Amino acid sequence: SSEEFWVSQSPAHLVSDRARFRRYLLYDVNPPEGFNLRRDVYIRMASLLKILMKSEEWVMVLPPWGRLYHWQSPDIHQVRIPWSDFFDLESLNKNIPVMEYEDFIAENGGPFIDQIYVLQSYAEGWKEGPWEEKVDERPCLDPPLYSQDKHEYYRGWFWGYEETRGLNVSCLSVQGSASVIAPMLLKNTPARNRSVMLDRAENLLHDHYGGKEYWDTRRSMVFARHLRAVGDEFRSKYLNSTNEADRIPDEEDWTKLKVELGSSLGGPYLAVHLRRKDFIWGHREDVPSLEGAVKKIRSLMKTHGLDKVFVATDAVRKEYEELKRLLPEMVRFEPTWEELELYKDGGVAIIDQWVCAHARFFIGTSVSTFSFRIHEEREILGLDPKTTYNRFCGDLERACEQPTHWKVVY
Ligand SMILES: C[C@@H]1O[C@H](OP(=O)(O)OP(=O)(O)OC[C@H]2O[C@@H](n3cnc4c(=O)[nH]c(N)nc43)[C@H](O)[C@@H]2O)[C@@H](O)[C@H](O)[C@@H]1O
Repeated sequence: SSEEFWVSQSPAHLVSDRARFRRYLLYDVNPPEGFNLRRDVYIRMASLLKILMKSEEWVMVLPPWGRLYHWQSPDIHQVRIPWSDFFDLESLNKNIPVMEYEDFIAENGGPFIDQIYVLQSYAEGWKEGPWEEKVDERPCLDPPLYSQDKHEYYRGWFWGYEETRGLNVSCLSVQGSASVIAPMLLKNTPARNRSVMLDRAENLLHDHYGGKEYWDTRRSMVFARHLRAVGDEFRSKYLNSTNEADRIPDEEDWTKLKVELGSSLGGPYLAVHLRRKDFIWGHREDVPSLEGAVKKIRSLMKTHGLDKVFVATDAVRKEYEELKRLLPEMVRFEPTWEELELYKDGGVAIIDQWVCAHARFFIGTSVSTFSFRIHEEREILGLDPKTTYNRFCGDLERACEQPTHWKVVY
């Protein structure tokens, strides 16, 4: 278990005190944010936790998944989803100590969170002058997210756990990276505030985007084994793709996986992430029409001598049918109802990402974090960057800048 792992890493005389008094860091993110942006916020929180752990014993309580705007499949249960449905907890635990929310309730002796900080920007914004990292307790700017019940405990969304309560809520104006808040959390006595929750955690920025610590946490976010297995089976069945033939390393332990860029080949197919829905409603000029996208797909297949194309998309049915008409040979992961109920929208999206990550060539959608996470996965797997950092251009987009190459730092 995570506890055993961390205990085994610490000198014996420290284990007793530090482990006994370990504090809990909880967080949540603004509701409209999607799954892959939330993965990014986890990385920021992990870096905060690492700072806190230099002084005290802390554990990250993983915010259950649910009620995400993009998860629109009807009739399936999509709240209070534990992280283990999507990620491999053992892998996460090799980076920082983490626990599921329900384990927190059990260990904490009840669904009470001592202190909730709602993070917000400064009312006055960022004035001219040098950038300054700061945090201050301030009156809450937005309508309150928490309201008191008759016992003066605070009720709120709490990931769909209706019985959870906060004992104290206050607002913090923040400007800066996740570490800016560490001194404040350490100043609170553990006896009083053993569990601390940061809500609207996306208001804290990365301490060092793209640095070693970023990548350690990113690499530890290994997808759950059952989802990887479904993706691998799909690759072999429909795309003639296996790790052995594609020269992709089989290593499960991220701490041992270090591949030279370009040494992996990838499966004999083109993979596409075509983000639609809210990306086209805004009529953004960096998103192509379906015709534009298919033209690009055909040209890439020809250039790279690939006769198979895997498509990941959130297109609505009507658009999807149009796409299929324009590109009849396309391959897509289409879950049965039972599979959807089992993996949920989040799991199906992960399977899509997994298959995209293993392709010989990938092209994604401009500024979609769904595509960015595929870039990172491919980087970790050691595929040639030329085959990764590509995106569709809008039909009328003139300067179509391609995504930045973020190199893994080990
Ligand atoms: C405009 C912004 O867009 C941001 O989205 P963006 O970065 O693409 O990426 P995400 O944050 O992941 O949100 C998009 C969600 O849409 C679904 N989705 C998108 N593409 C696919 C796909 O190819 N296959 C499957 N199965 N599902 C897909 C999936 O649930 C995914 O988490 C949001 O996070 C922000 O909150 C905001 O809405």
